[in-house]
Amino acid sequence: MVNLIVVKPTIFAALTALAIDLLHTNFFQREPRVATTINATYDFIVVGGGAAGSTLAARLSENQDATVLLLEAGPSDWGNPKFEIPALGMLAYDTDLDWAYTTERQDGLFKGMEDERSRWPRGKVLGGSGSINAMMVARGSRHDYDRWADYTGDQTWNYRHVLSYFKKMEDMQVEGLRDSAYHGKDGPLTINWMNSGPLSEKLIEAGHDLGFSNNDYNGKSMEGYFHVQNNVANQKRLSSSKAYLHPAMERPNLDVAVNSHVQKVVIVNKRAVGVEVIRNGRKLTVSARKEVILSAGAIGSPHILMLSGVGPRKHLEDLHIPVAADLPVGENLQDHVMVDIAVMINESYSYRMDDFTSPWALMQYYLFGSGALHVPNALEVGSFHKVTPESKEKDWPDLQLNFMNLASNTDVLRQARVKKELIEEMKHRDEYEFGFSCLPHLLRPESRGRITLASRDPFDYPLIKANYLDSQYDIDILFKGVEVCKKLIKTKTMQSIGAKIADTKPFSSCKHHEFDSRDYWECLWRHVVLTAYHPVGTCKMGPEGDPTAVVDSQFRVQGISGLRVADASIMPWVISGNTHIPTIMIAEKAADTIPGKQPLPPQDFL
Ligand SMILES: Cc1cc2nc3c(=O)[nH]c(=O)nc-3n(C[C@H](O)[C@H](O)[C@H](O)COP(=O)(O)OP(=O)(O)OC[C@H]3O[C@@H](n4cnc5c(N)ncnc54)[C@H](O)[C@@H]3O)c2cc1C
Repeated sequence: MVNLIVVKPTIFAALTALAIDLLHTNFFQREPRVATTINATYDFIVVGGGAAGSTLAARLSENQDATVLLLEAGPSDWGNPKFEIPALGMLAYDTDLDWAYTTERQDGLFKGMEDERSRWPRGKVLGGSGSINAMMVARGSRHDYDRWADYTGDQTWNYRHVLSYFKKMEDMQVEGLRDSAYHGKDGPLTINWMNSGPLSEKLIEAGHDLGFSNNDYNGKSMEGYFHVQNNVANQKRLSSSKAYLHPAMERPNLDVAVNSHVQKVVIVNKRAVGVEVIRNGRKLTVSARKEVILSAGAIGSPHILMLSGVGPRKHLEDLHIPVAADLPVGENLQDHVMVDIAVMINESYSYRMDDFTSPWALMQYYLFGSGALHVPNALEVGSFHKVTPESKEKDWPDLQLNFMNLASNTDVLRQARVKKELIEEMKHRDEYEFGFSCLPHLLRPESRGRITLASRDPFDYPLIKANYLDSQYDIDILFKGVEVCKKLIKTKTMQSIGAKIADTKPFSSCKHHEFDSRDYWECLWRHVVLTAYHPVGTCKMGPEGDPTAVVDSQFRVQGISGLRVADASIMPWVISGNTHIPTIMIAEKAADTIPGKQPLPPQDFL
């Protein structure tokens, strides 16, 4: 989600130090054990301790007879307030806890962004991107999973089946949903919602004005305006590392090795036999008796595969990498994009920057569990919409709106890395103290990007070609999003607080288009379009033998034995919602598939 809150580093440093001193509730808990040495051989080696890897390693090690090694490039997530206080996850961006990728420059894209690139933060720490994300819980639509199942020919991926895994992971705490047939209450991952501020209530009310209800968007139907469900427990951030891995780290059959950068999988005669890892500046080879599973994420997993000789033949040969399997690794890159429509209001309903940075903010968080700091990325309310005839017919939303409860002023634009020249033209936004961003998200993009190697050096970042807005359909949906935002602003409720779009004049680079026309908006988005941080699809799952697929429906890399991928990279199509919980579902499913267990039975009530 949004990373737009301006951070005043010195104030935050003071606040976070105070947080540790004052009320650090981990004080009484024992630090989970990380491995100081690692063995030569394990049954399973899981690469990447992010959303999927933390879940998978914890689940696989429930079998005491199996030895498991989890290798994570970043450090432990223990004892750092950035991974505790909901709004502080974003303080990890651009630090050594973030891979801090940037996309390649592309004609007709990012022209209004600094360096004409999009910044892609990815967590480099236990919990992975789940340790720094906005913690919004959204499964997507049942049709997303039914589509995966039909495409792979494996019906254990349909929604009735995967719902069993969603329920297995959940400790649902939202009032009224604990006993819902769509939710679980005995799993490790707590789901709750935050005490939301006054603007949120106004947004929900405006949704009512338009005829939408405030429903459980993770239940029967997604459509409507809703309070966001979050991964939070006791007002603190909750990643899969904290929920699954920490409680498992004392197990003698599980070693969690941090600061361990895997550079390649060792493949001998088309079988994965281990991995090469750089740890404390030394290169080690660790062997896998049974399997190596890559859970390094939608950028990390294809990167490691290609370095290991699994990828498009020509590309690997160009870099003199011996080819073990010729597969379309790195293709099929999909991401949700969002665009920012700044709305100003007269009343003091939204947060202000001070609400995040003042000492009172911290007191409010600790004493009352409220205020801006208890909300991840100022995101309290969202909505799902069906804006095309096909999506209406199927009840399959194709547009998401998120509302950032903060005026999108020039501070926020600077943080979003908009170019100085463009910010200069948006100074009028600073005249308003209060406001919010209406952020249309494109849920099922047609555009496809690509990840390729920059070189054979494992420490050289791969090249990311985002290729956003490459399809008219994508632009059409975003434009519908503008119309939905405008309708919302015109409601009685929004008018009662003086809501209006902040930008009333064209920006100079787009002034050759009629202001507010479709062409005008497209021109603007070709300058500034934002990632919603959901890259997926680069090790696509598909039916066996499908030339566009990298893994089969059992996570197996085609043509290589003993090697699987289980993380967001296997999604054939990005789901119509946020990607964290679906990735944890993927890992839960993999944890049954890998040892050959029967998948959970389907939910019959659907
Ligand atoms: C800023 C931000 C906000 C987001 N907001 C939301 C949200 O509100 N809701 C939502 O549902 N989703 C959100 N997401 C997306 C969600 O967090 C991801 O989809 C999810 O974490 C993907 O899980 P993963 O396991 O595939 O990858 P990750 O969680 O990124 O984990 C990959 C792990 O592998 C490690 N790794 C990579 N390469 C190597 C290597 N060579 N050796 C060893 N380890 C390696 C990484 O350090 C990392 O720990 C957000 C993401 C970001 C970045």
